[in-house]
Parts: sequence; structure tokens; C-alpha cells
Amino acid sequence: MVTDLERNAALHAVRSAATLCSAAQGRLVAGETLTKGDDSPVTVADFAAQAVVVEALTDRLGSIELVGEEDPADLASDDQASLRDGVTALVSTQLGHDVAAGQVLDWIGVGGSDGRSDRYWTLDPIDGTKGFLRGDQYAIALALIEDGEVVLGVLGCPNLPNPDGSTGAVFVASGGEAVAYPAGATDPVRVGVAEPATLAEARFCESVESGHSSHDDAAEIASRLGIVAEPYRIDSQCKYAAVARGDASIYLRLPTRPGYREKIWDHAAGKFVVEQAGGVVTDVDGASLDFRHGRRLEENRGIVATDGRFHDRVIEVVRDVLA
Ligand SMILES: Nc1ncnc2c1ncn2[C@@H]1O[C@H](COP(=O)(O)O)[C@@H](OP(=O)(O)O)[C@H]1O
Ligand SMILES: [Mg+2]
Ligand SMILES: [Mg+2]
Ligand SMILES: [Mg+2]
Repeated sequence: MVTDLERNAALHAVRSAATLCSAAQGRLVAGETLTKGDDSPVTVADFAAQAVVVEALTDRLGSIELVGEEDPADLASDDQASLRDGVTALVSTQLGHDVAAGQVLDWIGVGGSDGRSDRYWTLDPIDGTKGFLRGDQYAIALALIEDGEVVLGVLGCPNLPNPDGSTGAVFVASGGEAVAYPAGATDPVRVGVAEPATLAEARFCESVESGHSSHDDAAEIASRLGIVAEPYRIDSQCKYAAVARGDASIYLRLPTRPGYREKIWDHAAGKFVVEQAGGVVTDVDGASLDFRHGRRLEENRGIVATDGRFHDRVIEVVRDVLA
């Protein structure tokens, strides 16, 4: 069960983080990016967005349990002082008043939950950091998980092109429906998956980064399915938004190495947007995503999201190609 208070708080939180990220993208300077222990990039905006989401949620909901991607420990050392200052400045600007660095680190640290309780939030403050740094697509992804099931997903996609020519939308999935708030619109529009008549008419999307999803395997799968359209390569959970509103029919995320486990914040919000829009999301073996194992999807491998109609056929071919 999700309350209106929770839904509104989540929508407000994601919008606030999206405003912060939009302002920061393209203005990052040397020293505002860090390479984390797993060799992935993180920027001042990733940390600041996590802080403002926590501020927005806790201000409206009181204390929360949150599995957030970013860890304040990455900002703790003495040589990270300028990075900390950059994060604090972004948060202060977004909130409209000066905030102490210690407060900002405390907000970020709220995301340290292990994700093993009955009810928790999960946040990717910037999903697609590599896309963000390239000036391309990224998403702010926030979800609420209850008894291992996603019950609310909010996906902010500040750079996503809309059919009406505007740019940017926030997607909200809850209570049996998915809606989008395109930039500038106050009223939400209902979102639903595409239903191409044949697989040959379908389009699939995948990561821009071939290190995140195997482009070669995807090309082989598409060819066996008779898909002729070029892949729609787009960073972040914007891929889920694309399937949810019918820009594409299939999202393939194919393991690039054995042993990699997907992070829950990379999928919880997006997969629920697709499901509430009428689609189906599983791993590459056709199994449901299992959010009961902490910070990673320990029991799943890769992702296949579709409009639903061809899901079984797609899984069959995915399994053949990956075997
Ligand atoms: N080897 C790998 N396989 C799959 N996903 C990976 C990966 N290495 C990193 N990632 C994840 O890929 C996400 C971006 O996905 P995409 O390629 O769809 O834009 C990253 O999220 P962040 O950008 O939040 O760190 C990161 O968590
Ligand atoms: Mg990251
Ligand atoms: Mg991510
Ligand atoms: Mg991220």
C-alpha cells in the first residue's frame, strides 16, 4: 500500500533532484568527478541529488529506510574537500538556503540500508552517470519496495525527448497505472506499451555502453527474432520509460561477464513503470526480479523488458543465444 503522501513526496523529491541535475549537467569542471572502487564514475551531482531526495522524503514522511547508490564515505577523506564543497553548494542552491556539509553527508548516509527489511525505498540519484557526463540521457530513479515487491516507482528523465517536441518527463507507477508528467505539464498523461503486430516491426533498446550490456549478443538475438530496426541506444532507466510509452517494444540488458549482479536501484523504479504500463519484465532466464536479497539482484541475471506480447518468444531466443 502506498499513501498519497508517499507518492507526492516521491514525486516532489525526484523533481527536485532533476532540477539540480539539469542545472549541474554541462557545468561540471575538473575535480567534480571521482572514480569509485568499482571503476565507475560518480559526480558532485550524484551525491547532491541523493541528499536532496533524502531531504525531501524525510521532511514529508519522517524517518525512512533507504537503499541509495551513493555512500558518504566516498567523500570523507581530506583530499575530497573540494568535492564535498561542490556537493554542499549544489544542495544549498537547490534548497534555497545554506546547508552545512555535515548535514549533507548525513542525508546521503541515510541511503546505507542493507535492503533486507519488509519495506524500504531504493534510489539511484543519477542512473546513467556516463550518459550524464557525455551530455546525454540519465534518470533519477526512486522506488518503494514492500515485501519484496515494488509498489511505487518514480522515474525522472530530464533529457528525454517527448512526442510533442518538449524535453523531459517524470514517470510515476503505482496503484495499477503508469503516468507521465511531461515537462511543463501539470496534468499527467496515461502511459501504455506499444503493441506492434509483428516482431519484425518491433524496436529494441539497449545501453550505449557495451560494457553494461552485450551489443553483440543483442544483435544476434534481434536478427533471430527478425527485428530489422536499428537498436535504440539510450543510457539509463530511460530505456524502461521508452518501453513503457511505446518508443520501443523490447529492452535487452545482456550480461557482459559472469558474476555481475544487477543493483536494485538500477531497476526497481523502471521495471515497475513498464509493468504498470502493461509490459512484462524478467531476467534473461524469464524469472521475476527478486528484491528480497539486499542491495543486489543476487538471484537474477540481466534483464528483458517487453510490451508483454512477445515476451515468451524473446526469452526463448535470449536463452538460446546466451547458452
Ligand atoms: N558490467 C555491468 N553490467 C551491467 N550494468 C553495469 C555494469 N557496470 C555498471 N553497471 C551499471 O550500469 C548502470 C548504467 O546503465 P546504462 O548502461 O543502462 O545506462 C550504472 O548505473 P549508474 O550510472 O547509476 O552508476 C551501473 O550501476
Ligand atoms: Mg554509479
Ligand atoms: Mg544506476
Ligand atoms: Mg547512479
